[in-house]
Amino acid sequence: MTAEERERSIAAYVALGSNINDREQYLQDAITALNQEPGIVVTGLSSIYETEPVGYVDQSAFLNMVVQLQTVIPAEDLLFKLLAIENRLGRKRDVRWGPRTIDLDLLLYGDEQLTTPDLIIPHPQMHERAFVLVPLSEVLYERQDAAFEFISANLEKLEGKEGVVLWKKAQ
Ligand SMILES: Nc1ncnc2c1ncn2[C@@H]1O[C@H](COP(=O)(O)OP(=O)(O)OP(=O)(O)O)[C@@H](O)[C@H]1O
Ligand SMILES: Nc1nc2c(c(=O)[nH]1)N=C(CO)CN2
Repeated sequence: MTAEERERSIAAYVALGSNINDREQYLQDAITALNQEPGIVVTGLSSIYETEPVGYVDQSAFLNMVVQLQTVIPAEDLLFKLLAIENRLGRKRDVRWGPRTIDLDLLLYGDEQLTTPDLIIPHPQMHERAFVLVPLSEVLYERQDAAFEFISANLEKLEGKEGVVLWKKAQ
């Protein structure tokens, strides 16, 4: 991302969830894919949380986390990129709220409020989901200019490299 793009970029927050197979690997692959998209820089990561399934409970435990981005991509296009990454990582849509290799939800996009047929921001269920709010509050709390500069500079160096572990381990 150029300095000019960084200047006009918007902070967005994406929730990640996985409960099939190698859950950590899916989180890592999704973060790598996001960071490789032109117009997106990953600037913050929450810890990974293991969570009991909510809603449809007859399924395995999830790993959940939240990622902070700076992006110049408009919100609806960003959603389509998230859906494309889900598909690339093998996401199938059978059971509503059912098991998934990876789920990417757009939580916040700057301070925009938006309702279109495809996209509602802020994400309508985020307020009732501890598995979203706990990691989200963690990245929001950690957001400081110095850290932001540091993380984004380091992630830029990593851009394009695969298999780099980008997250902190769950305690
Ligand atoms: N903020 C948002 N983030 C992600 N998807 C959204 C958002 N607002 C609306 N949607 C729509 O929701 C649709 C269904 O998403 P998805 O298949 O991931 O649902 P789900 O994960 O089963 O349930 P949930 O939406 O409760 O997580 C998407 O195709 C998208 O158009
Ligand atoms: N713990 C947990 N439960 C869920 C999750 C999730 O990511 N974590 N996602 C769902 C569908 O969006 C339904 N239930």
